[in-house]
Amino acid sequence: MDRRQYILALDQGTTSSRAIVFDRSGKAVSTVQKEFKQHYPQPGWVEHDPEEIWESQCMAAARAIEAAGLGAQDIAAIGITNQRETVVVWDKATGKPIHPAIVWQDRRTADLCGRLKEEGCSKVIRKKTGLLLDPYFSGTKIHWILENIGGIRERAERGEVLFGTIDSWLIWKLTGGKAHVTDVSNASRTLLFNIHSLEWDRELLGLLYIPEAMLPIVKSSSEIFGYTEEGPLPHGIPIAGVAGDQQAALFGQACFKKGMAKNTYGTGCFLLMNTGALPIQSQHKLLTTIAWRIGNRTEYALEGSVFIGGAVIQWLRDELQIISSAQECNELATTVKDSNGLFLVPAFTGLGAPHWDPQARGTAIGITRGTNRAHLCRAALESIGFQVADLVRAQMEDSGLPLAQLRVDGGASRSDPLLQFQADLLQSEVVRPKCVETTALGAAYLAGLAVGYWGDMGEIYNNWAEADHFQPNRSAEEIQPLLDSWNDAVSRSLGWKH
Ligand SMILES: Nc1ncnc2c1ncn2[C@@H]1O[C@H](COP(=O)(O)OP(=O)(O)O)[C@@H](O)[C@H]1O
Ligand SMILES: O=P(O)(O)OC[C@H](O)CO
Repeated sequence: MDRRQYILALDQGTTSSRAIVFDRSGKAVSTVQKEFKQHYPQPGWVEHDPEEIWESQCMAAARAIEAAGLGAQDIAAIGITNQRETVVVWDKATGKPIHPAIVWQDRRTADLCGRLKEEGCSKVIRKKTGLLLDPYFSGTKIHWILENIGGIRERAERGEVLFGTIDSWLIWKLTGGKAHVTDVSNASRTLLFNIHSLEWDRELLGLLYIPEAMLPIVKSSSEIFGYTEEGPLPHGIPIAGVAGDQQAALFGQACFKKGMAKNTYGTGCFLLMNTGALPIQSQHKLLTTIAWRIGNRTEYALEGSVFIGGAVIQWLRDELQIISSAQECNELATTVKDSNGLFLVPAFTGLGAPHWDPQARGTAIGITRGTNRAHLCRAALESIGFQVADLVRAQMEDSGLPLAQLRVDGGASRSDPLLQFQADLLQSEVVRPKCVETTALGAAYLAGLAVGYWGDMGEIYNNWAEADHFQPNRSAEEIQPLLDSWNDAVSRSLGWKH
């Protein structure tokens, strides 16, 4: 066993870079977070500066080690987890990005996706990648860069220009340009990776006209990816675990058995269910994705995403200005016994799974003269619960696996009224763990397993501990009319923006 006492997790998210030092019990010893700038150069476009991502991540990492009072000799390994699908393309010789990172939220390739759909490409993409033809994923974003930056395609064909998701970019920088690698979970979000054969797929590369020479080597999620070079971090620390942030959260929640699921209530919501060694094809437009690969075992997950989750609370705060904090929303919501017949569908940017309707728009229905801001707060919280319940139902139908318990994390999982409503809707237990930094913890676990810091997944499973749980306290008969009204409200929001 490695005598070094800590694991450093780098959690590179959409709005901030975080670094957390964990000890063997899975406890966070120090946490440092650094926000960075979002760029919106055109409507529907979202970009990040890859150098700013790198610098913010380095600063967070160095400070987290310092805050824990540690040195390089104390860190057994580094785990990396990241916002997924976001595309960085850089020059191999200089290490400089040749374009800002195109973020997963960016919709600039909607027309290209539409054309590919018309050409009948959806089926092969779904079969090989488990994904849908949507601008969300990396492939069409890489294509856009190759088409729009002069001379880049030829250079990419010669391997002089490299592509990576954020994990690859950070590893490239941390290893001083020695490793151009990614893990299977990140690769599975690109539209280019065959999730069955675990290889970049020549047919898909052909469809999107992307040269293989620019792609990283794909590794498992828990093995040595490279060693740090002297720089912002000291020389020689192994980078030993990598996973996309939602898969890492599934791992950090110790959802290791088939049928176990977690939901992250952040800006959006991401529900992932472990389906074991079986990649299940969804009948409800959920995504089939690689959860992780450890040794020679690949595990898969069914994933559903909601675009507006906790963000609906931000909207009440920042746009409507009817609350001054998220906590106030919870307080107001508990002053009323229900939403008084008000249903809010927060389809502000369209609806994700299971609808995937970019034309859907927000709807509030059931407003009467008696509707007040407490009802609106309650309806907003409930809208998060309803959307997640839709995903859970789809997941259960696709997998044939009942949900015994939902493990939760993310900012909005702090809301007790939301979690109670969720348990009522699902008619199953909802559990908040002691460590809510599950994303970073998952990456730490993957790295720690690779270097023998943790013996096996059983040890990790036993580390997971519950802080609070919520049992259904309303019957299925009481809940059904609410679900019916919700479905009715959703149907009125679909296809609104013709
Ligand atoms: N006490 C709370 N009750 C309800 N929602 C909350 C609470 N605290 C934070 N949130 C919501 O959580 C979201 C942020 O969660 P976080 O996990 O940090 O998101 P992300 O990783 O997507 O940036 C915000 O949208 C915010 O409205
Ligand atoms: O950075 P987050 O937590 O918003 O997660 C983003 C997801 O990985 C996008 O697929």
